[in-house]
Amino acid sequence: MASSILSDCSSARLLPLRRALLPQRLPRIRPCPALASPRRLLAAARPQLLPRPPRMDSVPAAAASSAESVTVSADASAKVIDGKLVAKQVREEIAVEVSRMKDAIGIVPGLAVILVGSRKDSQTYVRNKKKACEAVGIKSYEVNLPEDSSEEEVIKHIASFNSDPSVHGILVQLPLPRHMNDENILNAVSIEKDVDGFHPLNIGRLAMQGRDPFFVPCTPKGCMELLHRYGVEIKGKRAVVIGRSNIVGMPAALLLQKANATVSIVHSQTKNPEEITRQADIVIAAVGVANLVRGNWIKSGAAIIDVGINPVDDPESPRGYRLVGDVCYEEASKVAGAITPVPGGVGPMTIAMLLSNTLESAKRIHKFK
Ligand SMILES: NC(=O)C1=CN([C@@H]2O[C@H](COP(=O)(O)OP(=O)(O)OC[C@H]3O[C@@H](n4cnc5c(N)ncnc54)[C@H](OP(=O)(O)O)[C@@H]3O)[C@@H](O)[C@H]2O)C=CC1
Ligand SMILES: Nc1nc(=O)c2c([nH]1)NC[C@@H]1CN(c3ccc(C(=O)N[C@@H](CCC(=O)O)C(=O)O)cc3)C=[N+]21
Repeated sequence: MASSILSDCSSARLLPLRRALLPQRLPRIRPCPALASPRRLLAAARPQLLPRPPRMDSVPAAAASSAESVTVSADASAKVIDGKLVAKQVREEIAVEVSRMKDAIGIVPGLAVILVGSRKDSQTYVRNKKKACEAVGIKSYEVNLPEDSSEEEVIKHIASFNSDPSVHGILVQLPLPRHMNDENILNAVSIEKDVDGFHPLNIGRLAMQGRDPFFVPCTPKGCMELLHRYGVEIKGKRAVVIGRSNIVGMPAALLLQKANATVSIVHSQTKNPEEITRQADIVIAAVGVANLVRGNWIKSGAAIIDVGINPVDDPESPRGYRLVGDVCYEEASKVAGAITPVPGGVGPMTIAMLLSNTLESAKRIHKFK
C-alpha cells in the first residue's frame, strides 16, 4: 500500500543531496518505525491556531506566551516549532524595513549570489533566494559560472561585487566544485558584505568573548531565532549540537554558548552519542544522516531543532523523493517538548536570515538606523 511506504521510515531509501545527481544504488535509511504516516503526522501536528510569533526585537517574554498558545495535536505531544510561519513573519518585517529605508534615503539593499556549476539542488536554492529577495524588495544579482571555471574567475566576480556600492551582501553557493579551494574563495568576500558569515574573521569574532561578528551564519542564526521566538530558555541549560561543520554545527554551538547554555558537541567520533544527547534540554541536529536521532536519545520535554535536509525515495511524491530530517520526527515528537519539522522548520529560516543579514548590511554601510 502506498501509504505504508510513508508510514515506516525504515522502508524509505536515502537519497543524499550531494550525490542526488549520480545514478547509484541508494543506501537504506536508518530504521525509524513510525506509528503514523509522516505526512499525516505533520499535518496533524501543525498548530490549528497558529501563534503570532512576536517581532524580532521583542523576543523573550512575548515569545513565551506565543509558544504557549500553540495547539498540541493528539498524535504528538511536542509543540511544533513552525519555521515556515516564523520565516514569513520575519520576511514581512524585513519588507517594512526595506521600504522605510528606500523612502528615507533612496537606498535598496542588494544581494549578489554566485553559483558555480549546475547542481540541481543548488540551482533550486539560488532560485528560491532570488524569489525571496524580490518578495521583500531586496535587489538580487546572480552570476552563473560553468563547473570548470577557475578559482581566479570566481574571485574576479567576488572582487567586482566587493567594490559595487549597490551590492550589500555576497553569497557564494556551496558546495563548490571539487577542484576549488573553498577557503581561498570565501576569504575573498569582503567581511562587510559576508552575509553568509563564512569568512574566517567573522567566525573568529563569533568565537571570541566580547567581540561580535559582522554577520552570524544564516542557518545557526535561524535556529536561535526559532528558540527565542518560541520562548525556549537557553541560559544555564544543557545543549547538545550534533555535527561540527563550519557552516552549521560549529557556529550553532558558539551561539548557544554565547547565549549562556552549557554546550556539548557530538560528532562522528563521539562515543555514546545517545547518552550525551539524552542530557540535553536543547538539541540542534546538523548531521546529514536521515533519522539518526531516535526517540530514546531525547530527554523528555527537550527542544529539538532539526537542521538536516535528507532526501529519501518516495514514489508517491511528484519529485520521486521527499525530505526528512536528522531526527526521527515520529518518535521524537512523542518525547520532546518542542520540535521543528522537516520541511518547514529551519530551511525557510535560513533564507529569512539571509534577507535579514542583507538588510543589516545595507543599514550598516549607509548608517541607517
Ligand atoms: N536547513 C538548512 O537551512 C540547512 C540544512 N543543512 C543540512 O544539514 C545537514 C548537515 O549539513 P552540514 O553541516 O553542511 O554537513 P557536513 O557534512 O559538513 O557535516 C556533518 C557533521 O555531522 C557529523 N556526523 C556525521 N555522521 C555522524 C554521526 N553518525 N554521528 C554524529 N555526527 C556525525 C560530522 O562529523 P565529523 O566532523 O566528525 O565528520 C560533521 O561534523 C545536512 O543534511 C544538510 O543538508 C545544511 C545547511 C543549511
Ligand atoms: N553559501 C551557502 N549558504 C547557504 O546557506 C547554503 C549553501 N551555500 N548551500 C546549501 C545549504 C542548504 N541551505 C538550505 C536553504 C534553504 C532550505 C529550505 O528552504 N528548505 C525547505 C525545503 C525546500 C524543498 O522542498 O526543497 C524546508 O526545509 O522547508 C534548505 C537548505 C542553504 N545552504
